Amino acid sequence: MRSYPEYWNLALIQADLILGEPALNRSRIEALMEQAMTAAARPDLIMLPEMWTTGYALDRIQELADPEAESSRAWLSAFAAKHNVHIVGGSVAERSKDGQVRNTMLVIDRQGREVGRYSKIHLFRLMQEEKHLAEGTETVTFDLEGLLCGASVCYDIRFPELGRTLALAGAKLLFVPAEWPHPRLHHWRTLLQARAIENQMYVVACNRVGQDAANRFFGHSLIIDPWGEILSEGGEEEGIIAGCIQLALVDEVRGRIPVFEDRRPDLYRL
Ligand SMILES: O=C(O)CCC(=O)C(=O)O
Repeated sequence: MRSYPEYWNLALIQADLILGEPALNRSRIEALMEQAMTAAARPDLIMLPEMWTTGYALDRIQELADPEAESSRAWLSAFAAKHNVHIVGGSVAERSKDGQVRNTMLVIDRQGREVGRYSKIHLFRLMQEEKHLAEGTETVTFDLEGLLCGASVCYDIRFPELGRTLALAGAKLLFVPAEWPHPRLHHWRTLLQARAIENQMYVVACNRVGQDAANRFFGHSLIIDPWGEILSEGGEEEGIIAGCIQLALVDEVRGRIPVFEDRRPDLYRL
């Protein structure tokens, strides 16, 4: 018996961000979130992009980071409870108790409760993340209304081991907030579709638009079903990418091609 809802309406906030300006980014994102909540197909879940408070202001990230992500959590919780909507709060720069700054996803349920927190485990050296941020130390699944979901951030999707680990832990949907730039649109779309097909799971990925000194971010946020079909895809402009996902499709696809039963872990050397 299915214990989760039949479907979810999703709204991905494909925002432009102002480098190093958390208050301005919060207002900008809030306006888009409020707009998303007025849609005829009212969202059950809103998702934000990676590092949506600061962008990649890495040279000032110590000073900008949110202590234990508490102010971001409180702000997201208030919005979620007010609008009765789940929020996958992209990621923010979190100053942890150990003084290190991490790239951390916060997940808040409809009641405003924090149900998941994940810090990016693969840091992206091309953007010098490893010089300014500490890695997360664990993989994370979380339960939203009876559906187990997996957490990942941006560069993490280049590591199929992570998606597979989350799927084996029972995740049926993978969330991927990102700041993924040109010229690697082909990698973005292909990797996300591959993660969906190989793990027979939904992949929901929210990428920012706009640019900073070093990069042009292309948006193209995606909602991909467990067959690897693209249900919704953004363009390069700021906006809300909406889509409706049928949650039982994961079990149907896994039943038709029993990939998880056919695995040969006895032969894999990982
Ligand atoms: O892997 C890539 O090409 C982009 C990754 C990235 O931009 C990030 O992790 O922030």
